[in-house]
Amino acid sequence: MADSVKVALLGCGAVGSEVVRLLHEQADDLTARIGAPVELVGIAVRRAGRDRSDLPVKPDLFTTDALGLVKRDDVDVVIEVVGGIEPARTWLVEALRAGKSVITGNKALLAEDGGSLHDAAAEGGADLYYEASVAGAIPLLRPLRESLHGDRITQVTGIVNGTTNFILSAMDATGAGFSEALEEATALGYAEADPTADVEGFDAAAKAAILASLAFHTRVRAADVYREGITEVSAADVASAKAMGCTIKLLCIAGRTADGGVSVRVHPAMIPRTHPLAGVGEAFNAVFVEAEAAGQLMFYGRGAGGAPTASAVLGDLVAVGRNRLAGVRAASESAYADLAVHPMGEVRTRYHVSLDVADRAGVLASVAGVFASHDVSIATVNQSGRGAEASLVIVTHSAPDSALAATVAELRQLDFVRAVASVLRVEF
Ligand SMILES: NC(=O)C1=CN([C@@H]2O[C@H](COP(=O)(O)OP(=O)(O)OC[C@H]3O[C@@H](n4cnc5c(N)ncnc54)[C@H](O)[C@@H]3O)[C@@H](O)[C@H]2O)C=CC1
Ligand SMILES: N[C@@H](CC=O)C(=O)O
Ligand code: NA
Repeated sequence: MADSVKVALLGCGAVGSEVVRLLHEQADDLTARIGAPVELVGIAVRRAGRDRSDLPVKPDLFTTDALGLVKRDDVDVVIEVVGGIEPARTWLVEALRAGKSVITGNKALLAEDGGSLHDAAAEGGADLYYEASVAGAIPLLRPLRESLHGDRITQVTGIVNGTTNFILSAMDATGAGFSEALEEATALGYAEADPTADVEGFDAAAKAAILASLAFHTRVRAADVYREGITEVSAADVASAKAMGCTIKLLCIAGRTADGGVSVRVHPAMIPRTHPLAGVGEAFNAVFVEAEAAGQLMFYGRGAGGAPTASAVLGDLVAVGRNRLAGVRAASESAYADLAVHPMGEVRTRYHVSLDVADRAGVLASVAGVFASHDVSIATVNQSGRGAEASLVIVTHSAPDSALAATVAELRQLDFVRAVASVLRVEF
């Protein structure tokens, strides 16, 4: 039997504690699968002295000096499940340059500056694996970076944030309030340390950047991704979606454009209840990948939570451990295509626009005229009266996002438009 694979674990929260538990419970199988035992040589935590007696490890493994642990000569592999940009980037660049393989679930860092990590991995001849960073337990990045490398991916669409899916599902199913559902998602270990990252769409945008980078062989960063969260989605929007036979989901949509570029976006959208993504409830994730030869593939499973995410980390550990024993490393980053990422204004989609207007003659015609002046074609209009006021719900045909934005800006200026109650994109 070969020498053990020595692992440093950075972070022991929702995911890290499950990594520790699984390493202990599955020690024999991991040894057989890798061909050498895995030895946990240190665990970096933020606070010393906390009672961690429930974890199956000796207390002397814990340290508050993560950088010191990463630099130790006896460390082969670093697992980072702390999150955030710094100091995680410093630790991981240090490890990779020194030839230590890295496994991370840190999508924020990968989407902000994955280039530095890939460069450091190439410099140090080390592996960089991050299956946990997108869609938790679902094997998605390995299929994109290996299985589908012989094909041409055209589109990646899906639900990649468990917390917001949990909240939207609860709002749709039980009429639960936003804050109450967020509290529950946090208690279940789904939410980020700062749940703003989830509800404002930053987490999904980071994942969209990682997916697009792999799918299109192009470095796509979080800043390239159009992002809207779910904080503006109201109970009225959910009811309006229901009335149309739809539900609201936070979608990630990355696709090739007609001129050879790509567009990458994250925003809430109404989707028909008959679409497979509509049935994805709770903290589950689902991603469709469309490739020219393969056709449509669907990946579904637990996208958040300590144990599911730890499963992805351990899968990466087996791959990294095997590579080390064989003296090889995984293929390096593939970013040769370097495609242009287009702004949201150029993306075409359909819209659901809800207006509160004065209920008087000529209002409907004037509203329709504003849409027409921006070349946004109306598919349906529904009006319901409320005394002197009325609610107008307009669904458009496909139009560029910039045209819809200009339409809404003009509508807001009209004296008979009391409020633009909501603007939601409609997909599928
Ligand atoms: N919870 C989930 O469902 C998933 C989480 N992830 C990612 O995994 C990472 C960890 O997530 P969670 O475990 O949920 O977060 P968490 O907040 O439960 O755990 C992070 C731990 O890191 C510790 N920490 C903070 N600064 C530290 C430092 N300087 N040195 C050592 N430890 C430090 C914190 O005290 C905390 O215990 C994040 O990057 C997150 O985005 C990825 C997929 C799913
Ligand atoms: N906060 C994230 C955790 C997994 O990536 C989510 O809710 O999906
Ligand atoms: Na995954």
